[in-house]
Amino acid sequence: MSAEEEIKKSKKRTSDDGLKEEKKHKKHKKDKKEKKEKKDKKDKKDKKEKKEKKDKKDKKHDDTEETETKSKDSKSVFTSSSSEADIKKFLKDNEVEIKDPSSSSQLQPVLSFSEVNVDSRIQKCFSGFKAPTPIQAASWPYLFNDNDVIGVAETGSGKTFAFAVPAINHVLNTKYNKGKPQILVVSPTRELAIQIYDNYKILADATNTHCCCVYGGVPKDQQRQDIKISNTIIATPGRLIDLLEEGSIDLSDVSYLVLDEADRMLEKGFEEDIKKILSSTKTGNRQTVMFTATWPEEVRKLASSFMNEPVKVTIGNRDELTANKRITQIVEVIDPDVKERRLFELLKQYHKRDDPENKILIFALYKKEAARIERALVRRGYQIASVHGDLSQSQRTVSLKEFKEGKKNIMLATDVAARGLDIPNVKTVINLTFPLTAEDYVHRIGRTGRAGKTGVAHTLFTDQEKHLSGALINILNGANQAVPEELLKFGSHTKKKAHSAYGAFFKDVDMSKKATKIKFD
Ligand SMILES: Nc1ncnc2c1ncn2[C@@H]1O[C@H](COP(=O)(O)OP(=O)(O)OP(=O)(O)O)[C@@H](O)[C@H]1O
Repeated sequence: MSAEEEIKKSKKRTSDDGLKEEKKHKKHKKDKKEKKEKKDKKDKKDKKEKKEKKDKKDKKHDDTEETETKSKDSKSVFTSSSSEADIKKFLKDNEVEIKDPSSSSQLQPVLSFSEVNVDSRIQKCFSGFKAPTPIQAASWPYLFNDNDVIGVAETGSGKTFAFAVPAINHVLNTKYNKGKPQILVVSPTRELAIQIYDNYKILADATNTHCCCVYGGVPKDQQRQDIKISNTIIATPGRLIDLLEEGSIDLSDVSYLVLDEADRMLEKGFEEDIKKILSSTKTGNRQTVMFTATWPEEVRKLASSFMNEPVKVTIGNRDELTANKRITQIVEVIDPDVKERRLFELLKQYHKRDDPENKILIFALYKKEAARIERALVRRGYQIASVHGDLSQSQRTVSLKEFKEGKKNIMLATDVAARGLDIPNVKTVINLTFPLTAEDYVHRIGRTGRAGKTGVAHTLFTDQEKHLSGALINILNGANQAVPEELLKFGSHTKKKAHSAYGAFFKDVDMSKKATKIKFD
């Protein structure tokens, strides 16, 4: 190569290197810029979230101070007329436990309705009851104080009214923008949603506000209309998400949100739906409220991720899975093949044909089993109301109505009816097949013994459910009930079988455990 060529080549190399260098430099600059933009964006978002959280906390703090002073000064929402001694006794007798992560002092419970200074139209709705139930008494001060609250109390203890009264008060005290509801209550089953709606409507009507119920299995048109004028929406997750996705509902003003039967709502099947629903509601300034009778460890972390420093109000020792102590629990260990025959015998024992006040609720596990037993009972001349997934929504609604009204006094159901349903005068619950979890057992039998009444739960237990024997023995012990020898034979030491929703929730049995009394006014 000549010297001239060598110089040309070297120049070209230098120029290529220069270009490469320039390109590299530009790319570096671009990356840097993008990185900076990303960081700025993230910082901005974090700052905004922090500010929203701080505002909410400050607001709560101000309100807390105000309410604490108010209750102490006997001025605003609550006028405390109860003595220190009465309050101490109430807290002790009812085993009230309050855990407030943001304060070491507790807000006083409201022991009588006369202490609740709310709109007179709300007050009128108290007239049917003598005094707030323990969960109402202990949770109201926090709910009226805008705190996030987890309320855990036994079945039939008035949890619906506990969240509904502060909700209506919230409606009256916040601005309503047409088409944008202020309150959202989410429930796991259609029947429960309808029941909450029926109870809530009494408060809504009394205060001239609107509520509607949104659930699947029925046409959407009426629901779309109702949503437009409702302050409160009571909904099951599936239909609610449908309406959200088609743009028929705007939840951006929801500032008081309730998950009823919260542990069920946080189970795997519902978790994604709940996340979607929550992200459509008012961020930063939403009061989130969860009520339940059972609160397994496995859902607690998830719950707190949706809440802001929630105050936990527990009535009775509910860290252990416990049943309502007004229910007499009879457990009979039998061969699976004779279950059906035994059911007919039990019906002869418990059923009073013409007594609408003496209702029996029979639980099967699967809808096919329920349908088969229904046919067998009808063949024997029983008039049965049925609620299970094989029936249309309108059939389910009619059945429940007939049972509630006493037109039929036997109902056969699957676990869709296990939670929350408040049916007067259910004297007996028969578990033809044991449920999948010990929590479901507590909810099922909780359909009796409600609002201070007593009831009987008769359970047929077979070796197919023996992995649940330990959990069941614990529940029986916890409520001072007889534990049959045959059940003990299955072993009081439960196999830690993980459930997809609850995880390994079974506890070892403590045979020495004594039940403590829960008072219901
Ligand atoms: N303060 C009160 N005094 C007496 N009864 C009440 C009071 N508040 C509510 N009740 C009644 O108690 C019954 C049970 O209430 P509710 O259905 O709210 O129970 P729950 O705690 O939600 O039960 P579950 O855990 O099974 O869902 C209802 O009939 C309700 O009208």
